[in-house]
Amino acid sequence: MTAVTAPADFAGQVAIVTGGGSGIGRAVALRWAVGGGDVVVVGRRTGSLEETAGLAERYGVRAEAAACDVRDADAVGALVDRVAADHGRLDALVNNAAGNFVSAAEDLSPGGWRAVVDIVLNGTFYCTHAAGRHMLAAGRGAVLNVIASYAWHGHPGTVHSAAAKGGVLAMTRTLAAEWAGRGVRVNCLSPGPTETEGAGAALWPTDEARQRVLASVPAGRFTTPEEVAESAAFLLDGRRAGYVTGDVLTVDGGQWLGRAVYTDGTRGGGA
Ligand SMILES: CCCCCCC/C=C/C(=O)SCCNC(=O)CCNC(=O)[C@H](O)C(C)(C)COP(=O)(O)OP(=O)(O)OC[C@H]1O[C@@H](n2cnc3c(N)ncnc32)[C@H](O)[C@@H]1OP(=O)(O)O
Ligand SMILES: NC(=O)C1=CN([C@@H]2O[C@H](COP(=O)(O)OP(=O)(O)OC[C@H]3O[C@@H](n4cnc5c(N)ncnc54)[C@H](OP(=O)(O)O)[C@@H]3O)[C@@H](O)[C@H]2O)C=CC1
Repeated sequence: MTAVTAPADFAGQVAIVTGGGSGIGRAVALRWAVGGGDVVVVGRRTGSLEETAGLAERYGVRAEAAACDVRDADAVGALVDRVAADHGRLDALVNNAAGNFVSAAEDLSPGGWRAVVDIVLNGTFYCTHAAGRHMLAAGRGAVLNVIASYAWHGHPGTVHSAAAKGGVLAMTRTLAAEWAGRGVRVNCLSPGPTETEGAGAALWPTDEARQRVLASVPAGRFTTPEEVAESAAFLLDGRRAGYVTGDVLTVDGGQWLGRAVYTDGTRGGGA
């Protein structure tokens, strides 16, 4: 893992990171801990959550692994209330948990649609609803929703995920406006192809698929969870991004803009 040094952006604050046991969620949780904040990582697999919590504790913060399926609204509500009571505050929520796989829309079963929409869209609402109440009561807080650019441009083969992420984007803008006057910011982070086990297995399981994804990125490379986490830290930090709400920070090496057609992408003009 890349070593990160940073000012103490989050000292004395508390964050909940869903899907914090792996990939981008783990990197965001660790970046929060590097900044001095206590963190609770949420997911279904206890082992990977405990591993993240153990790594976070090395930065001298309090870290907890909390097993919870974000599709269970009651369990989410109880967990969030308990964390806020234990710590006496809740400053940030990162809705990062997701499920995904590639399927032609006509082959997707209702159960497959439901699994992804329940995790991504409903899970994000349950967590935000529960955490938002504490943040609104305190008059401060930041919610960060991890989406993908197909939330606004769509993408064949991922209708469940694109529809769910599109819903999360609409939720973000709605709640940003609803809560802006009460001290709670709500933003989105939209990573491009990021080297994680979950995404690799779900979206580029073969070398050929991986090369095709890579070919779609003008920057010519995948990104890392740590690079994505730096942008998350910016949006979560009220001192640096306190006036940013309802927006999307895209961290995708230009992927959604598309590859150059008239040039080779490395020069300004010519073919
Ligand atoms: C082109 C590049 C684009 C880059 C941008 C990418 C943007 C987004 C990236 C990501 O989101 S990466 C994150 C990936 N990580 C994960 O997916 C990890 C978590 N995943 C899971 O837990 C599972 O994959 C899950 C299926 C989403 C949920 O697991 P759960 O245990 O709840 O479900 P199951 O009981 O296994 O299945 C439910 C339902 O779904 C159907 N299904 C499952 N897998 C597939 C598949 N590969 N293809 C088709 N259908 C699938 C399964 O059959 C069940 O349906 P029914 O049988 O009940 O109808
Ligand atoms: N990697 C990429 O290229 C991109 C990723 N993204 C987004 O970034 C985020 C992180 O993805 P990434 O790190 O790659 O993927 P991972 O598969 O590593 O992370 C997904 C996490 O979500 C958790 N999770 C899944 N379902 C549930 C559930 N029902 N309840 C609680 N937790 C759950 C998983 O933990 P567990 O299985 O233990 O529950 C896992 O830790 C996602 O929102 C994804 O859509 C967006 C664009 C590109």
